Formats: sequence, C-alpha cells, structure tokens
Amino acid sequence: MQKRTVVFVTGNANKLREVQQICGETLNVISHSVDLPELQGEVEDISKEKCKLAVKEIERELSGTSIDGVIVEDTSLCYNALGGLPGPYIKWFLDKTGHDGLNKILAGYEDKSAYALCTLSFVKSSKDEPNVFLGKTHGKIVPARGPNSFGWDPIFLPDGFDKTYAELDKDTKNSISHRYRAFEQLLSFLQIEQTK
Ligand SMILES: O=c1nc[nH]c2c1ncn2[C@H]1C[C@H](O)[C@@H](COP(=O)(O)OP(=O)(O)OP(=O)(O)O)O1
Ligand SMILES: [Mg+2]
Repeated sequence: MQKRTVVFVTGNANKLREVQQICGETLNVISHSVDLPELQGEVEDISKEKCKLAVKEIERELSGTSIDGVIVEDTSLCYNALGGLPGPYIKWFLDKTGHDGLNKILAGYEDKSAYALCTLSFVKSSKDEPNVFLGKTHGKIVPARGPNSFGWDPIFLPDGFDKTYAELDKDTKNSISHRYRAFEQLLSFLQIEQTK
C-alpha cells in the first residue's frame, strides 16, 4: 500500500527530524511552517484548536496537493513540585532562563521529578474533528549534561537511564520519548482506520 502523506505543521526542525525518524517507515511526513496562535487553557484544547486552524490554512495554501492529514504537536515539560509548571510555557522559560534557570527554579524543592508530555493532534480534513494523543515520559531535572542541540534535552534524565535525553543516542531517545509514545498511538490509530 502506498505511504500516506501527512503535513506536520511546525517551525521546529529538531521536532520534524525526530518525527520523520519515528514514523518514516509508515508515513511520508512533510512539514509546513504556519504561524498559528497558541490559545491558552488545557493542553488538549490548545492542541485541538491549533490543529483546526492548521488544517484550514494547509488546505488553503496546499490546495491541489494530495495530503492525507495534518498534524500539530506541542511539547510540555512539567515539574511535579510545581503542580505541572512550566508545562506548555517551557519554551519561554527555556528562552528566558536557560538550563541553569530551569534547575534553579527547583532549588527550594526536594522533589526534582518531572515529565515530558507530547500532545499530538491529527485531523484528516477541516470537516473532521481532530483526534488527540498524549505521550508521557517520566524523569527528573538535572544540571545540563550532553550536547546542547535540542531544547531542554540536556537537563532531562528519563527514569531508568543514567543518561540525559541529550546524552542518549537518537534511536534510544526515539524509542522511549514522550514524542515516540504519542506518535506510536497515532500510528496504531491509522493502522486500525486503514483496515476498517
Ligand atoms: O523532545 C524535546 N527535547 C527537548 N526540547 C524540546 C523537545 N520537544 C520540544 N522541545 C522544546 C522546544 C520548545 O522550546 C519547547 C516546546 O515548544 P513547542 O511549542 O512544542 O515547540 P516549537 O514552538 O519550537 O515548535 P512548533 O512550531 O511545532 O510549535 O520545548
Ligand atoms: Mg510552538
């Protein structure tokens, strides 16, 4: 069967690379950067709304191209000591405070545990309601270790490993990550759909 083509609406090249590595055998993932408002609220609602706006924009911009769906994905980093914050605001915390600041925020707390959360929405067309898939990986926040090539990877130590996301080789990260866990659900959803 021919691979389906999905458009991943993202401006982040690292995210795209990982998604292509995770899904590449099953899906043809192309990317398109669209500047979309990220509304505030619960992560699932933010993602669904973003996906609805994305698919409308993609249908407009890529009309004539045969595509089988649109994906958006938002990543949160949630500290248990802070009731889940910075959560979806991690991008701004990382930009403004850096890895060191992200550690210092926890200085007054014994509990350094955190989880990475990927909220993934997929929709076939603007006539459909998006499906949302959540992927979570638990770990803890540590002083930065490893290459500084992708976001907060150097400060996240996944449970069961003695290497941070940044120190792990890509295949290993992509077999345990929050992103992998969300996309794995999307892939089985699409597989079930196909056999219906
Ligand atoms: O696996 C990851 N490992 C380390 N850092 C990561 C990861 N995944 C996202 N990140 C960073 C990027 C951004 O600083 C923030 C999430 O923001 P997030 O909105 O998901 O990403 P973005 O705005 O760069 O791309 P997009 O255009 O798809 O919204 O955490
Ligand atoms: Mg974003």
